[in-house]
Amino acid sequence: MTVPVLLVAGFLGAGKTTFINQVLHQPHGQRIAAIVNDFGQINIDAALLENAADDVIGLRNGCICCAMQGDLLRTLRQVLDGQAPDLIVIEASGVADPGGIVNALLDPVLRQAVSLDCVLSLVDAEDVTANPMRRRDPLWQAQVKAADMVRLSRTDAVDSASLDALRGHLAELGARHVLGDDDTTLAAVVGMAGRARFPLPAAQIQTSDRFATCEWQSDGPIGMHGFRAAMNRISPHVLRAKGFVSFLEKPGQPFLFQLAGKRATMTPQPSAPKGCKLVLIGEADRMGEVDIAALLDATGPN
Ligand SMILES: Nc1nc2c(ncn2[C@@H]2O[C@H](COP(=O)(O)OP(=O)(O)OP(=O)(O)O)[C@@H](O)[C@H]2O)c(=O)[nH]1
Repeated sequence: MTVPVLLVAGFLGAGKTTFINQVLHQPHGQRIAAIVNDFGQINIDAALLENAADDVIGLRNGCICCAMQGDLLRTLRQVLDGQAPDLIVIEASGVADPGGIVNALLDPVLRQAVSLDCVLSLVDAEDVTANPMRRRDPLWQAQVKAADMVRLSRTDAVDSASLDALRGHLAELGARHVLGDDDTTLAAVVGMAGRARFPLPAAQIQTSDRFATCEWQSDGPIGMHGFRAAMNRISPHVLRAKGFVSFLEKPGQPFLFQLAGKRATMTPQPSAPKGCKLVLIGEADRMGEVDIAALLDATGPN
């Protein structure tokens, strides 16, 4: 028996971790291991999934579609060495071309133990509607084309005509099954279990020079007003930011900060580590236009 693998892909901030969390919280009765790849040095996603899966392994500081294929294979072997799970969920980083991961999973030895059953790509309906350029992005297109299923996120922020147009565009790119964001059943996603996949076309998108990350940490809390001001300056230059923040004004109440597209959210996260840990990801040239670290360093008390 081979262990089925669900590969979850999609652009930066498209909703991969959110979706995996929803799936893991379904009453599925399965032993599920999650392998989570974050592009930066700090793996926020692994921390967010920690309590939901039986085994969560973070792969950080590189992308498993290219530079870290070897690490992925080693990690899979490690997962299989213990009590084999019923399902392995791999969360690709937002800059990953799923084609590279699929090719890695075709490793002749590994294929005897795991079978890639489904590539699910998340598409942020709000982002793609607000940024028509996204549809022309070869990386975004590769993420859609590689998918057995596409799942839309943030459909509530988009009118029905735009949603229809997006679905039409996805169909033109060859997306066969497009789920809305109301369907989160594990069965719908892994219903393809046991289906052998064929290699994707070898062409892979090289993203290593295109994107950059900035990691910023502080041992103690920062000023809320200063943080808001810094993020207002920084946000036009990044595609994604996430992490844990603590504020002088809210002692003992850490937050999870998320910036994806135009939306920034702050939610209480009692289990967050002390101080602040932030990861910011963006197009390398746009990010270079601001001194992100200096702006965040200046987030002193009001
Ligand atoms: N309103 C709304 N928010 C969503 C939805 N899906 C995700 N989000 C929010 O969007 C932000 C990014 O979601 P994640 O699940 O972390 O996205 P991701 O694809 O894992 O991000 P990266 O791994 O950093 O590329 C978070 O603040 C989520 O709460 C959705 O369907 N609706």
